[in-house]
Amino acid sequence: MSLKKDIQAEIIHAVETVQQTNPMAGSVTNTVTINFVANAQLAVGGSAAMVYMPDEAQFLSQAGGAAYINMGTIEPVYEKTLPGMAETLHNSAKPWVLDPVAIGIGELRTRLLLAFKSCKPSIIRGNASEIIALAGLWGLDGGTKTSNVRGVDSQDTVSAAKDGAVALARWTGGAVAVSGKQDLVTNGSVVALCHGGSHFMEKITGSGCSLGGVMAVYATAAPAFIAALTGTAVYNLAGSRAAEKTDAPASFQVHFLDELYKAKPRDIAENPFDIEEI
Ligand SMILES: Nc1ncnc2c1ncn2[C@@H]1O[C@H](COP(=O)(O)OP(=O)(O)O)[C@@H](O)[C@H]1O
Ligand SMILES: Cc1ncsc1CCOP(=O)(O)O
Ligand SMILES: [Mg+2]
Repeated sequence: MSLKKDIQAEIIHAVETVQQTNPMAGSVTNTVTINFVANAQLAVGGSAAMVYMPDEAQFLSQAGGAAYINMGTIEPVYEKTLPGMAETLHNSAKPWVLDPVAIGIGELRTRLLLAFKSCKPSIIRGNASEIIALAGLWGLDGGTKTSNVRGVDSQDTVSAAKDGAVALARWTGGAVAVSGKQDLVTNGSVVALCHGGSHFMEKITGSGCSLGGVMAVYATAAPAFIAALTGTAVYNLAGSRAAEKTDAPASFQVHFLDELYKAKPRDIAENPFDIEEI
């Protein structure tokens, strides 16, 4: 079988396993989009739980099949919650997803993101500006500490983040997913370019955050690269289908959740992507 066919078979397996087993992936995530993250995790067949406190994060790290840390809005308590959570996940070889939202804003977020370097997130998911900035913060090739980060929305192209994404994946030994009009997913030796989605995904808040939460759900059932690809594929498929049903963002969000729920394993695996071995 070709590499692409192998990957598609693994995507189908990941989707079916999640739909059949309702796995839990706990999250510490931002207060802007927390509800959408949970709804997206439920729509693909997972179980969601969101916490803030250190002992709660430790509990979820052990109870879940994977976990999600999203840095969008941080609280002083996160200084205690997040390093311990990331260490527990790393030390117990539990898959975890990092979304470095708003990297570059404030001293605490920078310090926390630096501390995650040694905890090697299984999947790093971000838009192009965030991936370039994280590679820079961690001193890896392809990043720059002065990427074009302005807030939470990307100011860079996905192709500009390719070197940083590959360097991050080689550092962690996991996968990196860069979102945008096309999405780039890499494990450091294979780069997938994934197509689909809709411009409306830029007009609703939380499409990126919820994608990270969904990748954590798939990471309970598949290796990091497959989990990242599966999340990316179901988002591109559901986004394209939802956009056929509406011409405005609020109803797009509703249709999008419905299409996440309705997406079939084979259709997700067959959503278009190109593979490059590097
Ligand atoms: N212009 C676009 N066309 C199609 N899909 C898009 C577009 N912009 C973003 N997406 C999709 O929206 C989701 C979130 O990506 P993005 O908006 O880059 O993340 P973030 O919200 O973190 O900035 C991904 O599934 C991505 O494929
Ligand atoms: C607007 C905003 N501000 C802090 S976190 C956040 C949500 C970002 O969501 P996403 O990265 O999925 O667009
Ligand atoms: Mg984001």
